[in-house]
Amino acid sequence: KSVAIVGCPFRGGQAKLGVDHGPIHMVEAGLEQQLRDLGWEVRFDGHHQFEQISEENDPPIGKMKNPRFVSQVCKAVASVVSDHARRGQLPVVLGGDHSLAMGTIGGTLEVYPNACVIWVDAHADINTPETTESGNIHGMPVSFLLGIAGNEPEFAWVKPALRANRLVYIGLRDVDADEKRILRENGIKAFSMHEIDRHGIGKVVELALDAVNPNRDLPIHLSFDVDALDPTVAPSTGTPVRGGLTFREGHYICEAIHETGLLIALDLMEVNPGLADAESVRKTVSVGCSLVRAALGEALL
Ligand SMILES: N[C@](CCCC[B-](O)(O)O)(CCN1CCC(O)CC1)C(=O)O
Ligand SMILES: [Mn+2]
Ligand SMILES: [Mn+2]
Ligand SMILES: [Mn+2]
Repeated sequence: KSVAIVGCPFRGGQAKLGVDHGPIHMVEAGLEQQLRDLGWEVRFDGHHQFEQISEENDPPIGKMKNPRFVSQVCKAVASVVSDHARRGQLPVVLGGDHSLAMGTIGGTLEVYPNACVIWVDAHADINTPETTESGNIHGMPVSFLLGIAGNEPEFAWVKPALRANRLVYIGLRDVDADEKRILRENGIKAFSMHEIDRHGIGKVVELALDAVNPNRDLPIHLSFDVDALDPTVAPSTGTPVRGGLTFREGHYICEAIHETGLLIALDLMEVNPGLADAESVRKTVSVGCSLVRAALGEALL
């Protein structure tokens, strides 16, 4: 039972400074030892600096901002993640913005082609280069993974390896009009905050697993954007949206996924320590570490 912590100090998928410092704050909060205390063997090869990838001369492609930077970093992340997965290690990717999921999920699907993805987020991150309003690629990774992003030569390396019936969302509450259309057109299962209020988080997680993992026999990649949590719970993040998950609801999702025994990869994304006062940053980082521990087996009793 070994975990590989993959620190990805990357902010190219969006415009706010600081999200590239997320990984260092999580590691400095003691995540490595916390996971060892849970009985995991933990590998941490240091934060990936992507030093060989330049940010220079990277003009927009269409509306996409920093396209070459994002593409090359995600490609590097995909190979790091697939290498760890191939060795039977569980990659715990610390972001960094959510565009990195093109790399993390791309990497796990290479090793576990039948994996399902549970995407916990206030946002669907399924804009295409055409439908995006912001041009921020952290709002687009899912369209690339599904192969519905159109033909973008720079991203030709992203295999359309994710099937729509292997993806499910929990926590949605800020979905763009075009994204709503894309979700409907592709029949993608999504449990918004409305469903969570109606059914309760326990039932929603069951329904989500029923949708993508009916026999509970498929590997699970959990991609957790901390902005799924209510901003009072995780304030230090780039795109906060009111009316989010309580700490308990976020933590329960992670506990329940651990209980399946099927988790093969975890992303903890969009912690931005540069956006709030020290106490709010500490709180956000601490919540992030707690979610990782829960997904890796920390039990309350
Ligand atoms: N859908 C958004 C947000 C993406 C968030 C990415 B994350 O990884 O954090 O989940 C939002 C675009 N939206 C456009 C209209 C505006 O009024 C509000 C923002 C976009 O930029 O595409
Ligand atoms: Mn910092
Ligand atoms: Mn996201
Ligand atoms: Mn989000």
